[in-house]
Amino acid sequence: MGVGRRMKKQGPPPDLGKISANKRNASEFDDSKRGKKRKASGEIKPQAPLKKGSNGTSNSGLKKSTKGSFANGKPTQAQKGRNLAKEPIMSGALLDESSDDDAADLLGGEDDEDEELPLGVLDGSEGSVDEDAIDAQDEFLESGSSVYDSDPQQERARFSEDEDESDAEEKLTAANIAGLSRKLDLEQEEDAAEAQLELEEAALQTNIDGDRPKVLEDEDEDEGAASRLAPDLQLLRSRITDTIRVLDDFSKLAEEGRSRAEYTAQLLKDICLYYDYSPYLAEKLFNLFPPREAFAFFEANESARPVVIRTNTLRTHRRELAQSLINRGVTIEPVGKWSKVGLQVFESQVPLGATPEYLAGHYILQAASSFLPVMALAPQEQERILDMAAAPGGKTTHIAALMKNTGSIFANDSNKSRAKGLIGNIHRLGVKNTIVCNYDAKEFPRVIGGFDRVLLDAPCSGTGVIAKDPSVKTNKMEKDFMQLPHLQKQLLLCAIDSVDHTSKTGGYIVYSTCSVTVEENEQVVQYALTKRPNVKLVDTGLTFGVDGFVSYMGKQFDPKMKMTKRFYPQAYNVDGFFVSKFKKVAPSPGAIVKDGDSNGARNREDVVMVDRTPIATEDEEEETGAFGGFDESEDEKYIEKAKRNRMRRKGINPRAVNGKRPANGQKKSEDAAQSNGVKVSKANLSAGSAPIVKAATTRVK
Ligand SMILES: C[S@@+](CC[C@H](N)C(=O)[O-])C[C@H]1O[C@@H](n2cnc3c(N)ncnc32)[C@H](O)[C@@H]1O
Repeated sequence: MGVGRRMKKQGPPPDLGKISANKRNASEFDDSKRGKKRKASGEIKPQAPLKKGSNGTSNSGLKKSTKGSFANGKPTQAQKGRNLAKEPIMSGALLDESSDDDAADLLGGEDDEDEELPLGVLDGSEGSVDEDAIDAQDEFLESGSSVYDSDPQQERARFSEDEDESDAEEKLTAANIAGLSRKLDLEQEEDAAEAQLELEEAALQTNIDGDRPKVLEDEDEDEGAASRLAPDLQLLRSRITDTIRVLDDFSKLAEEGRSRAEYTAQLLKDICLYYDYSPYLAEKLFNLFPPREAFAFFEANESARPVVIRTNTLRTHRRELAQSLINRGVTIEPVGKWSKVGLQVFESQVPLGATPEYLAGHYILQAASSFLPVMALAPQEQERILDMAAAPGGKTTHIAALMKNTGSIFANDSNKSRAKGLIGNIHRLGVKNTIVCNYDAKEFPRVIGGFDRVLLDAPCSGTGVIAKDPSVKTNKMEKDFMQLPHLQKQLLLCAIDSVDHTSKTGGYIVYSTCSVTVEENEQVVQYALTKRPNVKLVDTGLTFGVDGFVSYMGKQFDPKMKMTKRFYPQAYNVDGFFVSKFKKVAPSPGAIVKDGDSNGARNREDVVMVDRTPIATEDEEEETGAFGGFDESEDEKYIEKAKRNRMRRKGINPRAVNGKRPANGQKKSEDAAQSNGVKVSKANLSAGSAPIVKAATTRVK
């Protein structure tokens, strides 16, 4: 069982005053002081607080990082799926850094023969629950922590912050937490002893002032010959750390006559080789941080984030859920003070994707960082919300829970098969206020507008979730960082235009991505600010995260860009994420002309979509299998019939028009809405009234 990132708490670092005495201090983690023993050990350890770098681009907020020693082997992909984080680390500790098989076990796969049931490194692909339980675990993570308060009193306090506790409940939780705490204490002691040993070793072979490591090749060295050999990964790693040390203290440690650029080029080359990144992406990501923090970022991408579940408060309370799972042999604790619904799973004797509680919709497996955009959105009861890119619905269902199933949510996704997963999650979690639709989100607000709040959790390159999907390292090309931002910009404008600026309770847009690149984040936000002067950036309300870039590599952004928030795996042990929040203060003039209506659609009868197709009774639904699938040919019949009925109601003879497409955009939207089974009644869109829709009456084609 290892001290890995899965054990490390997520979110803001703990108050230093509360960290127990055996926590390490910053100097203990300095790479430059690491001894040979660690290099040979094959261990991965929690990282240290990193120094803020000097390249002028740092906005890291990095408080702690992994110690980052790797084994003699190459990490992750190069080991054919064998993550270095999964190497055995310590005996007697709580968690084993597990293999992907272990992950599958957590989700309901075959039992692991290993007695020490490890946490899973779970595939984080966001997919359906009912059809494919694995996909439905939309985000799986791993972590570890040595910077971790094991005081049981505190653990109880965390549980009790938002929930009443009875004596019995307290005992249950305390028993779980006490066990966990003992293990963590033990682990911390071992860790501290080891760190001490390391310090002593480091002191022996310390870098004397003026000791300039030789990292750059001499000009006459045969570089070609070296590159033809398989890289010695241990040497590579030690050269990476040496180069970072030089870049940290360039005037003292650089070789005479060598430039910073030469060292940086060498470092990037080594990073590509060691971690298997394309040079293009490695450089893009490297440039986001000072060198030492960039290293921590690349390291953090080699181990999964912690497994986290979100309590579905439509069905249960966190305390009750925790107790049920504890009774099943799951070791869990609240994810951190920043969330009232998250539980971090440390160990499980049962597959988390197949427990009775899971099947009953008491929780969803969801990465901690995915809570953040919804927390920023802060949906209110009775509001109308649009979730523009919603599948598989982790955030939609969270929104529904915060709204206590009141008001209405339009959950849209352009990918039909992913939308199936969304429907599955909506059903399992007991969401009743949501309409699922299947449009290209660029169609909004023509489809429907006038929302109190819109969430755009945009399709992105996934550079924040490389730990989950290492293929990003090599498959994201320059063109992706042009095409994706282009789409994101279009979608964000549509999101803005879909909001009712006169909303009494809202008028907000949240734009988020699980990418850390500036192109997909600050640049998209800046574009929206320029094109839509009727919005302004507002505080996300999130209590942690690093401020967005106000300037980056010569580009200047709106000073309010610092209100946007970045989340990094190396800083908070969460997936890389970006969250921004806008308030719409005036209508979108251009959009009104262009789209017919983009604001306050609730008050404009002439633009609403009307579907008078009788809403099927539950029996009828059963007969027609209204929720059963996506049978195109079957749907076609109903769509055609509905079209004819609609025309007749308007006094048009359907045979006369005989399939001619209506000319105006509104009509087109109406048809589109209807063909996708979205049921929205006219009354639903009148001021203040909530649509009378049932999830069970909606259908995604
Ligand atoms: C980051 S995922 C959304 C995750 C989701 N918000 C959740 O929490 O479960 C992005 C989604 O955008 C969808 N998407 C991509 N392009 C789209 C478009 N033009 N319109 C609507 N959805 C789109 C993808 O199918 C994908 O499901």
